[in-house]
Amino acid sequence: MFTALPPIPLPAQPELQLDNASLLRQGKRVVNSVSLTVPFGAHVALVGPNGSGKTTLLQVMAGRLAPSQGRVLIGGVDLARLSGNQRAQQIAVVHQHEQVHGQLRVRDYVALGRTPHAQVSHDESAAVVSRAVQRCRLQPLLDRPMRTLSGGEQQRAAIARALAQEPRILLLDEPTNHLDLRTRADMLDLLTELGVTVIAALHELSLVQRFAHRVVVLGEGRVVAQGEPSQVLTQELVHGHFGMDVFYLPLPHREQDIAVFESPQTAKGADSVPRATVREPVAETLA
Ligand SMILES: Nc1ncnc2c1ncn2[C@@H]1O[C@H](COP(=O)(O)OP(=O)(O)OP(=O)(O)O)[C@@H](O)[C@H]1O
Repeated sequence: MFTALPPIPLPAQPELQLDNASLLRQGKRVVNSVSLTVPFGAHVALVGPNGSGKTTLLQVMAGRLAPSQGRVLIGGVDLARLSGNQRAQQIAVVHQHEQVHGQLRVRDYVALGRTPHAQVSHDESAAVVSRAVQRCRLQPLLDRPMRTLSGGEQQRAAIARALAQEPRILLLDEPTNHLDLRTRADMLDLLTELGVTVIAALHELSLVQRFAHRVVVLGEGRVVAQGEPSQVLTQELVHGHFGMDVFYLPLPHREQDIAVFESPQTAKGADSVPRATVREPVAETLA
């Protein structure tokens, strides 16, 4: 008779670690010798040009793609040793293109996040789902089939489903896609208030500072630089890696200068803007 193995004990606040992880796809190293340690509760932005490996690296972190070399560890345990259910109790993923479960009503879609927690009482699970729904402001949409939602509404539903999963580590691929400006700001604030590890691939560099303690810059599957956003997103790095210029501007109500990104042509006239400053701290560049 088949007996399920007992879950492997993990710390309540697990660290996520990539130990020299690589992934080959059709002979190409799309994740290349990545080593990262993400302490519990950190907010990390993954940035890089199109095709630099953000989505693939998230999939490797989630255990959906096994590294061809190296390891992914959660709380010191190799992700490959965890059952699918135990992994899903630890890690939730919001994909860039979530599969739309057309006929499913929003309430049932969000409740799918409880699947790995079948042992929890119905009432407790219902309370978790209800909190996720409220946080993502989905109450008016609960009885709507998923296929009738706008792109931004679907994105909010996908994030609510991931919150209902109560993960220790939340991985998001372009979570602000389709969101209007206000919803985007609210969503980033929500993600930073969850009290769990959040790792998000972001295209919009201007959102990095708002969201992340730490930014990891990818280029051709490698970590090009990582560290505190204002230290890493220097003029030299942004220009060299993204072909853009960065200006740090003071805002009266913010302690930190905010980063504004311009294409080099647009930025030509910026010398005449008196408050604009170009900071050039040295990036913490990894080999
Ligand atoms: N299934 C696959 N088979 C072969 N190559 C793939 C596959 N999926 C992705 N790739 C390649 O891996 C590289 C990294 O792709 P990935 O989607 O991870 O990049 P990304 O940084 O997320 O890109 P984007 O910003 O465009 O979303 C790209 O060169 C891509 O063409």
